Amino acid sequence: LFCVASLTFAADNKKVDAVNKADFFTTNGAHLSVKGKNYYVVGTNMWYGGYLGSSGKVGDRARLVKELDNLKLLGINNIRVLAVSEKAEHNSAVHPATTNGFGDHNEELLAGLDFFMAEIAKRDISAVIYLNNFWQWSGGMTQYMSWIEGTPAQDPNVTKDWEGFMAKSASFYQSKKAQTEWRKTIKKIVTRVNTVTGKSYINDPSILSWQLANEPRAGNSKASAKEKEIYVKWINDTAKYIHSLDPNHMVSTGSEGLMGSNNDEKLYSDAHASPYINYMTYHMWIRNWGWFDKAKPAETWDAGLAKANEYLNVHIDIAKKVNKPLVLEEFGLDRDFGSYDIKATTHYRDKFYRIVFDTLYNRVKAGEAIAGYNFWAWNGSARTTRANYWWQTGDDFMGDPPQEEQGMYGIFDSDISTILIIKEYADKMHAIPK
Ligand SMILES: O=C1NC[C@H](CO)[C@@H](O)[C@@H]1O
Repeated sequence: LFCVASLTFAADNKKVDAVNKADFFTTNGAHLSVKGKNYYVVGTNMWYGGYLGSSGKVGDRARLVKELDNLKLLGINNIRVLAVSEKAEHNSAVHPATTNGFGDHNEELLAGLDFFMAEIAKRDISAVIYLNNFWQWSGGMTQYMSWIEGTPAQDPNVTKDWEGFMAKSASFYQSKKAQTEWRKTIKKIVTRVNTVTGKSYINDPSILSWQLANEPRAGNSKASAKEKEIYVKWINDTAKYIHSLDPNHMVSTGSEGLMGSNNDEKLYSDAHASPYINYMTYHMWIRNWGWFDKAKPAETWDAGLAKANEYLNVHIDIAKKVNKPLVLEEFGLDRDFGSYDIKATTHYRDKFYRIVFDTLYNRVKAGEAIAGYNFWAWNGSARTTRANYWWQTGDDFMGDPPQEEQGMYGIFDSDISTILIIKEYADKMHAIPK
C-alpha cells in the first residue's frame, strides 16, 4: 500500500511539476516577454514577503494574503522579494534570519517564501528573488565576511564609515570561502521544492528572475580597476552558475545603475554584458544621493528633478545600446520634510511618483528598452509604535527595512493620494498593447 502511495505521490509531484517552457519569462531583444507577448513590470518592493509567509510566530499569513489582494487591486504584477538573510548582531539588521551561520538555515522561515510564492501565483504576480544584500539590513555580504574573519559586522549607521563598509562588502567577491558558502545557499534556494505547492522553484513560472543581490557595487567610491574587474567577473560567474542550476529562469544583477557603478558607464555596461545576465536594472534615490534636500524642498526640487530626469532617461539609452530590457526596480521619496509620521503629507512624493511613472510610461509606450518599474516600497497595513521609528524584533515588517526609520519611504495603505497615482499608472501600463 505504501509503495503504491509513494508512486502516486511521485506521479502527482511530477504532474505538479510539469511545465510548459513557453510559460517562463524571457526576453525578446530589448523587451521582457512571456507567452509570446511583451511583459511590462508594474511592481513594488516587499523584501519581507517571505517573512510574512512563515508559519512561525514571525509570520502573518493573514496579513500577507490581504496585502497581496490589495496590491493586485492596485494593478501590481511584480514584487521584488528577499530570499535569504544572515544573522547579524548589530541593530540595523532583521531578526530572525534565514541563515544563522554557514549551512545553518531556519527552515520555518525559508518555508515562508514557499507560501509567498504560492500566493503570488494565485494572483498572477511575478517575483524577482534576490539572494544577497550589499547593505547591512539583512546581514548580507558583510555578515559573510564577519563569519569568515571572526570580527563583528560593521553597522555604518553607527560607525558612519560607509566607505569602509562598502569596501568590506565588496571584499565578499574576492573571498573563495564566502563564494563557496554562498553558492551552497544559492543551490539550496534555487533547487528548492516549494513545501506548499510541491512545485520546484526551477519549474515555477512566477519567477521573473533570480537576482544576485540587492544593490551590489564594485566597491566604495574609490573602487579600483581591479575591484571593478573582480565585480564584473563575479556577476558573470555567479549568473552562469545560477543558469547551470536553473535553465528556465532569467538572472538579473540588482544594480542601482550608474550611481551604483562609480558613475562609470563602461563598468555598468560591462556588468550587464554577460550572456548570463538577461536584463538590466537600475534604482533611483534623489534624496539619498543628495540631489534633493528634504529640508529645503522648494529650493532643491527643480535641480533634483532635472537630475532625476537625466538619470531615468540615460539608462534607457544605455539599455538600447546593450540591447537588453531595463527595469527601474527601486525609487522613492520621503514624506514632506522628511517626516516619518504616517499622518505627514506626501505632496513632493506624489509629484515625484507621477513624474517617474509618466516618464517611464511614455517610453514604454514608445516601445523603448524600458520594461517597467517597482516603487520602493509597500508598507501596507504595517504600523510602528516606536517613538524613534526604529524597527525592533517583533515589530511589524514594512517596506522600510531595519536599517532605516519605519515610515521613511514606504507607502502605507492609508496613503490614499499616492495609491491613486500608483493605480492610475498601473492601469495605463496594462493598457499598452503587448
Ligand atoms: O535597496 C535599498 N535601496 C534604497 C532603500 C532606501 O534608502 C534602502 O532601504 C534599500 O537598502
